[in-house]
Amino acid sequence: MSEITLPPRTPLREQLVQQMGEALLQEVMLTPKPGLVDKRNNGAHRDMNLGLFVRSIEALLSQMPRFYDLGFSTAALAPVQVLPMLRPLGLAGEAQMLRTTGGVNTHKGAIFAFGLLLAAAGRLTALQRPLAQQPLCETVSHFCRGLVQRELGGITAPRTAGERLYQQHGLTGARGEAESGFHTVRSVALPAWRRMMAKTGQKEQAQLQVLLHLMAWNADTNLAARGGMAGLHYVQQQAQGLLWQGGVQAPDGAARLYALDDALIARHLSPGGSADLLAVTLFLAAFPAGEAEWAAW
Ligand SMILES: CC(C)(COP(=O)(O)OP(=O)(O)OC[C@H]1O[C@@H](n2cnc3c(N)ncnc32)[C@H](O[C@H]2O[C@H](COP(=O)(O)OP(=O)(O)OP(=O)(O)O)[C@@H](O)[C@H]2O)[C@@H]1O)[C@@H](O)C(=O)NCCC(=O)NCCS
Ligand SMILES: Nc1ncnc2[nH]cnc12
Repeated sequence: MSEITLPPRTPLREQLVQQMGEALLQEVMLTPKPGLVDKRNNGAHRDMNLGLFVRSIEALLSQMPRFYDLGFSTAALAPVQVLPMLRPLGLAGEAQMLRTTGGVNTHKGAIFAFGLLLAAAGRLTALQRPLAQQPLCETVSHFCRGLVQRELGGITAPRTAGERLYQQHGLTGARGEAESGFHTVRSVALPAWRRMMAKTGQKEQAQLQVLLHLMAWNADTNLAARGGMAGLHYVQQQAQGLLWQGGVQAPDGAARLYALDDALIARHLSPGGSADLLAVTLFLAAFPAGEAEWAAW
């Protein structure tokens, strides 16, 4: 049996898991989020509410340390060798989620994204590299190199929405975002967060503005699964229009967000993927940017 170096039960690992939990909780509590579960309503969902999301987040916390541990103990392996080892942990996390929610998919995408990020944090810590946005995202990209082509390229009988939407429209969904090193988060969401926080320092305002930016530019497979490409484009155009007119800071910004919430609910549209990326943005925002050539990367 080859010796593997298990990480010490450091406060860092617990702190990272807690940071993830806080990001997921801030996401679901943020209100009003068009089409999504929040304190105002259940969005475009008949099978979800705020309490279910909170219970799902609490259940996930017990699952996530093992992603960090695996990233730490496999730091000597090539990154592409790590993803197949993460898969069973991800599936176990999904099973725990489904047990907790009675079979409702609250966080499948979030488990995938945060499992990768925690494994990246474990790997960087084992390699004694600093935890920052750029190396975390770059490591996730290295874990997922070739993932889209490998898992979606040869699909003949799609089993999930993501697989079907790739086959029909070339949408790469959560896999594409991860393989790109969270490009939408790095190029759209984090800059919007930094601009709003520098301008107002108002966290909830900044979170709402980030969500609008994600809804405007993220190719969210949840929207396409629920409303086809017309549904995805409708949400993107509405969000772009809101941003163009000043976003959450416009005099009638709040009223427009409530109206967009009602419009998406009426159309059964829910940008769940953008909600996940909002949580990823809030998690990454707690770290320094990283190497200077960050934007070039
Ligand atoms: C790798 C997988 C997770 C990919 O799963 P799938 O084949 O389904 O592919 P996607 O549709 O691309 O992604 C699944 C979820 O990811 C979120 N998502 C969607 N678009 C994006 C995007 N552009 N960027 C990032 N993330 C994205 C989204 O998750 C959230 O929404 C779900 C809740 O919304 P809802 O509409 O209710 O969803 P449903 O219940 O499905 O619809 P209804 O029935 O209600 O109508 C919730 O999951 C949120 O998190 C997408 O749903 C998977 O194949 C996989 O391999 N899993 C195993 C784990 C693993 O491999 N882990 C290893 C690394 S840790
Ligand atoms: N607040 C939320 N509502 C619906 N789906 C989601 N997926 C992730 N967060 C969500």
